[in-house]
Amino acid sequence: MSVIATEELTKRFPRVTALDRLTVEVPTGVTGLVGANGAGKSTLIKILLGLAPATEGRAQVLGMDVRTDGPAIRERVGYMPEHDCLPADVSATEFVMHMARMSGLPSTAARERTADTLRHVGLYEERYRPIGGYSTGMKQRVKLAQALVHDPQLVLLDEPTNGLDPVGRDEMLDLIRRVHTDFGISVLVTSHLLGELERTCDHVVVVDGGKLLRAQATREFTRTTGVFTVEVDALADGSDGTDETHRALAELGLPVERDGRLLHVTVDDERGYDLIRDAVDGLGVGLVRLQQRRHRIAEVFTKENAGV
Ligand SMILES: Nc1ncnc2c1ncn2[C@@H]1O[C@H](COP(=O)(O)OP(=O)(O)OP(=O)(O)O)[C@@H](O)[C@H]1O
Repeated sequence: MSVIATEELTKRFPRVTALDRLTVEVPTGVTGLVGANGAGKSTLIKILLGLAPATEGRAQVLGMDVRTDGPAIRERVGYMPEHDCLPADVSATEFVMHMARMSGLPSTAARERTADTLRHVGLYEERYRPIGGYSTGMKQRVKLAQALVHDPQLVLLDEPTNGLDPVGRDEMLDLIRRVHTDFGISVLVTSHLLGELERTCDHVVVVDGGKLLRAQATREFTRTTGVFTVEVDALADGSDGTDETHRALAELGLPVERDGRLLHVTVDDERGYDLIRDAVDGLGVGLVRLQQRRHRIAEVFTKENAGV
């Protein structure tokens, strides 16, 4: 089932087209929306929340039309904005509780949900201190907490790792993953960093200049290739063994490319390991490495973008 669906969605500002006939479906789970600065990510989020009108096209969130169902969408969707938007002089507890009340929770439920949510995002004693004294990582956690406090079905997170150091970034990505695994909430998370998405997201949507470049399951991006990397030990007589292995594999009719001591062998996925192991074993050389190569997302995009 898709949580978001857009059709020919277009947003034109006087001097720039921020979204250009974008047609995309976002399924349940964790989806990364990736694109360079200015690609149109924040504009898309604002349209999905019913906060800004599209110039043309249609969009649905949880089956509701963004043009007519803005309030109902915002009841069921949480939003974490990109920029710093927190009041400095109140505590995380006061702020998140206020947001819970704003979304219609009665005061006891709001208090309980606030405590649970702040604990979930990893804010403990410090939640009673004014937000103005928080680190960037703590502020990002408060922003995430206010997006989750009303128990939405879907959260839209705009650049949640912005400004975080590598450790903070990893912690935030783990937290985002757990929003889905622990609570079943679907997530659309924007980023301009491809590498972040590989382990966090089930799906990836790539936009560039307001246009859809690609939308796919992450495992499709990182699917295994039919290329195996082989490295062997030197032979007993001192020769390096790589030449012999190269020859033996080529005699089996396999395309082999040599790269120093490494051999890259292209072979059908299922037979690859057995064929190569048997060939090496027949030569009496020791196998140091036999590895199937995987695509990395960045590698796929680099190749694609080179052709754009
Ligand atoms: N209110 C506005 N008026 C005019 N142009 C705008 C407005 N909002 C966004 N734009 C332009 O639309 C384009 C897309 O902006 P958007 O903020 O959606 O990109 P983004 O992918 O979210 O990038 P970033 O990560 O930098 O926020 C940019 O060229 C931006 O300058």
